[in-house]
Formats: sequence, C-alpha cells, structure tokens
Amino acid sequence: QLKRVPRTGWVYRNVANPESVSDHMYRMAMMALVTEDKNLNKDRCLRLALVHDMAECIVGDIAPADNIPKEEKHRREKEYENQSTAEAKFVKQLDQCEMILQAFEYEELENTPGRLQDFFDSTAGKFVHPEILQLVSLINRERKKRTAATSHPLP
Ligand SMILES: Nc1nc2c(ncn2[C@H]2C[C@H](O)[C@@H](COP(=O)(O)O)O2)c(=O)[nH]1
Ligand SMILES: [Mn+2]
Repeated sequence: QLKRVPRTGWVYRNVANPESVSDHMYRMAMMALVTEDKNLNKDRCLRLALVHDMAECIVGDIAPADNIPKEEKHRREKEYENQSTAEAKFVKQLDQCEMILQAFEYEELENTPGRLQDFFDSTAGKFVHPEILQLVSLINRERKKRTAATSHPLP
C-alpha cells in the first residue's frame, strides 16, 4: 500500500512522479545502515526507519499544508513520535534529512534551484547528530553552488 501512497509534500508542489512513502522509508533505512555511530543500536534504527511512516497507509501522509494540529497528527501516528530513545531521535533526524535531500534532488531534476526552500526552512534547528549535520551541510553547500551558478551563470 505504501508503495502506492505518494509523499503529499511533493504532490502539493506539483513535483512530477513524486516518490512514495516506501521510497522515503527505504532510503532512510539505507542511511541508517551506513551510520558509523557505535552508540546507536543500528538494528533498532533500521526497524524504526522502515516502519516510522507505516501509520500513513491508514491515516495518509499528513503534510503541514493539511493544517492538522501536531497533537492530532501524533495521536494518529502515536508511539514513534515520542522519540524516547537515541535511535528514535536519530531516525527522526534522518526523516527530515532524507526529505531535504529529496527536495534538492527534485530541484536538480526540474532545474528549479530554490523552488522547494520551505522544506529546508522547516528543518531549521532539527539536526543535532554529527553525521547528519555533516550530510546536511554537504547538501546545503551543493545547493548553494547550484543556486549561485543559476543566478550568476558563467559567461
Ligand atoms: N511543503 C512542505 N511539505 C512538508 C514539509 N515538511 C514535511 N512535508 C511533507 C513531507 C511529507 O509528504 C509530509 C509529512 O512528512 P512526515 O515527515 O511527517 O512524514 O509532509 C515542509 O516543510 N513543507
Ligand atoms: Mn517520514
């Protein structure tokens, strides 16, 4: 079912062929698989990544634009949102990091640098894990280069 549930955030922004919720969870699982953080229970991270949006096959992929209060969204999605363990906190950051990586990739595919800025803005202050901070800064660096190249094309 989740292979057929498109990620609402991209649908609302008219992204062509938007990824599914499964696509999103799959890459998060791969990102968890390659983490070098020995303090994390990698197996638990993988399992959280693979199921964290499972509720969406029932409640749907609720985007900010749906204006459903956070408490109500969490009530519908319960447990994982509590983010009680280090692994849950890490996977929540992966959730946001994978989203901005996907936003950057869509801007590249469409050649529309900066179009999905609101996805980046909504993650401000949400990253604390060192490896994720490193990946986010790489994404931002690459994206800045693209935006600069487009606004000041080489002669
Ligand atoms: N336009 C925006 N859409 C967003 C933003 N943050 C999340 N989203 C989308 C992405 C998913 O389709 C959906 C729910 O995300 P979850 O991570 O809660 O599954 O909402 C944003 O800042 N702007
Ligand atoms: Mn998610």
